[in-house]
This record gives sequence, structure tokens and C-alpha cells, in this order.
Amino acid sequence: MTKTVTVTGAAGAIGYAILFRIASGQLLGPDEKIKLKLLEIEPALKAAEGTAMELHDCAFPLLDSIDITADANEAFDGSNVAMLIGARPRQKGMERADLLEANGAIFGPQGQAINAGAADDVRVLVVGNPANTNALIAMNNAPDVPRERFTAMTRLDENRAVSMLAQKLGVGVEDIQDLVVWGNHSPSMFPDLFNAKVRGERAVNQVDMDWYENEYMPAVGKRGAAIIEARGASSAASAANAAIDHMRDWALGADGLRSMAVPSSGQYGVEEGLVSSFPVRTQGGSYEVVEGLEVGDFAQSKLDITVNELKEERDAVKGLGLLG
Ligand SMILES: NC(=O)C1=CN([C@@H]2O[C@H](COP(=O)(O)OP(=O)(O)OC[C@H]3O[C@@H](n4cnc5c(N)ncnc54)[C@H](O)[C@@H]3O)[C@@H](O)[C@H]2O)C=CC1
Ligand SMILES: O=C([O-])CC(=O)C(=O)O
Repeated sequence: MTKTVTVTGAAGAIGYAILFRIASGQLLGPDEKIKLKLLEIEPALKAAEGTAMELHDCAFPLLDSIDITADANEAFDGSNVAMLIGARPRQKGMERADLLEANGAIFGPQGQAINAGAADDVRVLVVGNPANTNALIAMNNAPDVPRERFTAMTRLDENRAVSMLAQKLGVGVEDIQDLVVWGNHSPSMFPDLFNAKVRGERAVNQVDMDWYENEYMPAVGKRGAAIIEARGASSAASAANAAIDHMRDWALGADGLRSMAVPSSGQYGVEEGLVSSFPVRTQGGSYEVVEGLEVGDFAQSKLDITVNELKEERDAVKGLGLLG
């Protein structure tokens, strides 16, 4: 079988880190041939061509073809997997509303192009920030695509949370299960140690609450900023890795609870339609939000903060007329 995988922002840092992994079979497994469609803005097309040359030079047996375009309709035509990575970064002096508007101008038309031409089984992952709200915009501009096909990435936050907890407790990352991050991909996100387990035991019982709230939560939430501070550029290889994890688990299934930002149908009191990170289980090419997990007063208060932020972002883009 052959699948069409569209990658936007293909000439960017995450694009460079993800394309080789996709073409080598790490996204959809060893039996799926890949047609790559790379979407870039005009000035970056040449750089995307350079990356395509290197992809050819790897002689990946699974790589069927590479198309490069600045036309969203062409890029999403027949797309089975759409990785929306390219976005407008915040620049100096840019207000939050300007950033939302600039990204609306990208994710609105991309949603329309997905609506017009993607394959019936298209699965969309938005990585470009603000990821949850960009996914909301794309979803609202694609009325014929089932809403649950639009997701945003909080897997990097989950992976960071797992790694930091493993280091704190001196255990392996494989000893930690079901560590889910809720809400927005922003410093307000909530890494949930109440439902997470370390070697089968409740994680929250193995840490100090003061460390959890005042060290761990901010460290997970602000890890992106810490990487920018250290590297002089935002996370790229780890973001690409998380995007592969997200999409592979969705397409091929995985054990345990995972974090995915998906449109709410009202679970856990999160307003319907908001794209919020939830605990999900993936199986057979689909995911479901796992209901009935413990959400005590502490967790609820943190969830309220991050979901309120999502509502504010939603109201802002709605006010700008970006929701179709
Ligand atoms: N959700 C998450 O956990 C994470 C999200 N990010 C976000 O991912 C995005 C990409 O990051 P990088 O690759 O490091 O940025 P980058 O600036 O290196 O690359 C972005 C690329 O997108 C392209 N682009 C801009 N507008 C486009 C459009 N309309 N269509 C197609 N391509 C377009 C640019 O030309 C550029 O090549 C950023 O918004 C970043 O904040 C980064 C890390 C983690
Ligand atoms: O802050 C950024 O631009 C990058 C990001 O989302 C992260 O590393 O979590």
C-alpha cells in the first residue's frame, strides 16, 4: 500500500528532523510506501528542494515520490496523513492578536484545502503554534471532515513529563505509565501524576506535593522556553520525535494512556469543540478519550486554568472571524 503524507513547513527545523524518519518507515511501519508532499512558502521552496535531494540520496526503499509545492490544494490532494508544522512564529513587537491572525491566515486556507481534496481517511496533526488553536481553526474550516480527525500535539509535553519524573525518581522511562498532560500546549498545561503510575504504583504518592506543584509543573510547562534559552532555537528533533510518536500511535495503536489534543465532546466538563489535550487510548487507527479518570480538586483547579486559556484563544480567533 502507498500513503500520501503531507508535511507543511518542510524546509524548517522540525521539517528537516522529521522527513527522514517518515521516509524511513518510522511513521507508518515497514509495509507502507510513502508519497511525500511538501508544502512551503515560495521563498523556502528552494531549501525544500535541497531537503528532497537529500531524501533521494538516502535511497529509502519505502519512499515512492516527493512533490514540493507552495499551493495548499496541491499539497493536501489525496493526503492520508497531514502534519501541519509550518506556522508564523511570534516576532518582536507582535501582539498576541497579530499572531493569532497571522496563523489564521495559514490554518484557515489549509483547513479548506484539506476539506476539498484530502483522502477520506485523512488524519491531521497540528504542531505549529499556538497548536491547539491552529487545529481549531483548521477544523472549523473543514466542515466535511469528521472533527475528530483534527488533533494538536501535546506528546512532546508528555515525553518531557515522563523523562523529568523518571530522572527525579531514579527509574527508567519504561517504568512510567499513563502520564497524561491535559489542556493547552502552553505553560498552563497540566501534567497529571494522579492517574500516572510508576512501576504500577500511583505516581503522586511517590513525590512531594510542593515539588510537584512548584518545581515539576513549571519545569514541564516551560521546557520549550528553556530549550530556546539554551539552544538559541526552539525544540526541533524532540518535536519531530513527538510528532512521529503521536501519529504512529494513532495510526497503528499503542498501550496505555497517551496525551493528544483533540476536539472535546464535553468530556471532563471541557466545553464542546475546544481542542484540548486529554487522556486517549489508540487502537485500530482511531482514538478515544478515556473517561472516568480521577480528577480531584487540585487537578480540577489546574484543568480549569488551562481550559480557560483555550477558551480565551477560541474567543479571540472567533472575534477575528477565523472560525469559518
Ligand atoms: N506543539 C509542540 O509541541 C511544538 C510546536 N512547535 C512549533 O512548530 C512550528 C515549527 O517549528 P520549526 O520547524 O522549528 O520552525 P521553522 O521556523 O524552522 O520552520 C517553519 C517553516 O514553516 C514554513 N511556513 C511558514 N508559513 C507556511 C505556510 N503557510 N505553509 C507552509 N509552510 C510555511 C516556513 O517557511 C519555515 O520553513 C513553530 O510554530 C513552533 O513554535 C515547536 C516545538 C514543539
Ligand atoms: O515554544 C516554542 O516555540 C516551541 C514549543 O512549543 C515547545 O518546545 O514546546
